[in-house]
Order: sequence, then structure tokens, then C-alpha cells
Amino acid sequence: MTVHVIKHPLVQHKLGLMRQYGISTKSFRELSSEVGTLLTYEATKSLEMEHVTIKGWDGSDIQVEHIKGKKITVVPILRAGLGMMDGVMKLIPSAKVSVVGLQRNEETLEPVPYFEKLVGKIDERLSLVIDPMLATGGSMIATIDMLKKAGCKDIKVIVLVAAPEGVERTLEAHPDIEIFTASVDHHLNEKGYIIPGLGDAGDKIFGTL
Ligand SMILES: O=P(O)(O)OC[C@H]1O[C@H](OP(=O)(O)OP(=O)(O)O)[C@H](O)[C@@H]1O
Ligand SMILES: O=c1cc[nH]c(=O)[nH]1
Ligand SMILES: [Mg+2]
Repeated sequence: MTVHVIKHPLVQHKLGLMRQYGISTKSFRELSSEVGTLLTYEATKSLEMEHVTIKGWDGSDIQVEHIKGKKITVVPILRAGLGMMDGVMKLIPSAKVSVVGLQRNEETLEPVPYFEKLVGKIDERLSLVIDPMLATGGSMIATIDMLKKAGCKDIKVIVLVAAPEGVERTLEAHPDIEIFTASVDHHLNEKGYIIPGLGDAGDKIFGTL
């Protein structure tokens, strides 16, 4: 449906720190998690609310607002998506987790699926797919295909950085989803890396550089 670029100063400042040459694994991990939290705050803005009556501090009935029973599953794409998990789960600690594993073939840039463990009754849940990078869009499209095949109808995507090519391809394949990101960068290079981008996010998070 649409792409939301979150221009909040905290998001942009932290993203700028992540782009620094030679950043440590520790800093990159911490910032992935922190920006994950801030993007989750934005991605959950449209959750439906309802009024409920509770007993207030003095025993009288008062009305408060609650999120209207929408269940959520967080969907990290292995490996790099795990780097955002902590930060995302901080805001929605009772969310169930559906894990998918995809590894991009470095020659063809095609995603190769190797793991899928989705929660039951996923048709009743909002899926929040998390991955630091949306490059060609291949991994994200394959993940959304998996979720839809399992019956999921409500899907939002949270990525730290996206390439314009990947955003266009993902929204063309799945026009009903929403993408939340800190930046749509300039372009993909000939090796499928986002420019200016973050480099290889998985390697930076796991220290496998
Ligand atoms: O949009 P695409 O062109 O599909 O590329 C993006 C994917 O590539 C990276 O993962 P990678 O395959 O390197 O696996 P990793 O997380 O295990 O490092 C990244 O975390 C995305 O999942
Ligand atoms: O720029 C990119 C593209 C794909 N995967 C990454 O980790 N970085
Ligand atoms: Mg990688």
C-alpha cells in the first residue's frame, strides 16, 4: 500500500551512527535494536483501540483505552532480523514469534529459503516482519508469500534501510502491505548492496565480517 519513512530526529541520528565506517559489532547491534524500537512505535500507530471500564485508584469506575484484542506475531528474517528482535519485543512483549530463514545467493541475488516456523492461527494476527535491509526485495517478497500462503491477511514490514528498487518491487508484488523504514536510500550497486546503506547487516550484527 505505502512506504512510511520515519524522519524523527532520534531515528535519523541513530541511523547516521550506524553508517559510520568501522562501527563496532556492539554499537551496530545496540543501534539496530534501538531503531527497531522506534520504528515499531510508528508501525503500531494504527492499531485499533476500544474503551473499557476499570476501577480507578479511588475505587470509582473510569474509562480507559485498550488496544482492541489484535494479536501480533513478529517475523524476524534470519539472520539479520534477529538483531532487531529485542528492540521490537520491548514494545510488544507478549507478541508471538514466527521465524523464517532466507539466505540471499550472492551470485544470483535470489533468496534461498531454509527455515519456516510460523505461529498457529496466523490468519488472526498482524504480522510485523523485521529485517534491517530491503535490497532487491526478493527476501521480503518470499517471506510475505509464505505468510499469505499460511493465511495471514494483515502484514506490516519494518526495515532499517530500503533501496528504491526493492520498495517498488515489494509493493508491486504485495500492494496491500505497509513498509516502515528509517530511509529509502539512493540505489543498489552491481552486487546488490544498498548505497549508501549499512554494508552487510547480518555480518555486522553477528560479527562474521
Ligand atoms: O532484498 P534482498 O535482495 O533479498 O536482500 C536483503 C536480504 O539480504 C540480507 O540477508 P542475507 O541473505 O545476507 O542473510 P543474513 O541475514 O543471514 O546475513 C538482509 O538481511 C535481507 O534479508
Ligand atoms: O546492502 C545490503 C543488501 C543486502 N544485505 C545486506 O546486509 N546489505
Ligand atoms: Mg548478510
